[in-house]
Amino acid sequence: MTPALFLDNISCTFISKDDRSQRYTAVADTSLSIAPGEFVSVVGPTGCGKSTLLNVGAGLLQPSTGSVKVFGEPLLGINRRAGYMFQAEALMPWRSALQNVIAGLQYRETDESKARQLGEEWLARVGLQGFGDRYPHQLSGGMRKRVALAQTLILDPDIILMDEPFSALDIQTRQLMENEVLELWSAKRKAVLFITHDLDEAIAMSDRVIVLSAGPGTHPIGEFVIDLPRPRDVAEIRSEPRFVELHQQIWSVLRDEVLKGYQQQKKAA
Ligand SMILES: Nc1ncnc2c1ncn2[C@@H]1O[C@H](COP(=O)(O)OP(=O)(O)OP(=O)(O)O)[C@@H](O)[C@H]1O
Repeated sequence: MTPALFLDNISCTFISKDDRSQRYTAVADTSLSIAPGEFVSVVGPTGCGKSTLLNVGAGLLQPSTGSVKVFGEPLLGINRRAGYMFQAEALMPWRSALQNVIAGLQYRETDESKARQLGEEWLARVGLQGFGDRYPHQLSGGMRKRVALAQTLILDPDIILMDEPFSALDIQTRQLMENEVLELWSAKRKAVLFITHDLDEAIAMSDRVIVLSAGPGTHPIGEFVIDLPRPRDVAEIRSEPRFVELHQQIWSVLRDEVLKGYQQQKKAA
């Protein structure tokens, strides 16, 4: 089957802003393939290059070497078949929740009343019926994430790219959101690339977990199929024996890299 997203032998080298003779290879010789409908998480130590890979998949960053294919077509420029959700707040503070949700439709010049109707439907789907008139500062962190989720999914992207979308949330809200994402995903089965440093979250949500090495020259060092049954409740599944077993297996690969990453950050500080 043609992958929804295929990163083919990617390397990313950055030139230091302060000293242009200095180069840093964040990602080296990395290939990553996500099938249509597959939920893939990438885990790795802090600063290893997870976001760099996601940005390459989004077409926001051109790799130094290697290529990207989207449903078999070479990616040139922005990946128009992908929707993104990032760690940072991406809502426009001057727009109401509804106006935020439909922003992408407006850029696509969708008829205004159709856009509003779809926006209301999506607000209801993410549990925010009746909150369309509120502005981002009048919503809780979890609610703002729901608006961002609706804003991404309303465009019905074939690929969803998520970069630690829930890391700023408290654990209960986070688990609720994770379950909501799984529910929405299972209804539509889009390809998902999910970046996280939280191994529990990665296992609970995914079909496959890819472990990256510490940088420089980050590359995959392990790949695990998550054969847990669906539908899943992310809180409950953590106590399943198979979950615990998978966690041990993946952690045994990830642990040393996390320690290396931590040492490097200490040196850099
Ligand atoms: N535009 C850039 N210019 C120079 N260096 C960069 C650039 N983007 C990323 N880097 C470096 O590449 C490395 C990987 O960064 P990246 O943000 O991809 O890591 P990450 O795994 O997502 O980090 P975290 O877990 O902290 O979110 C880091 O050392 C970072 O400083």
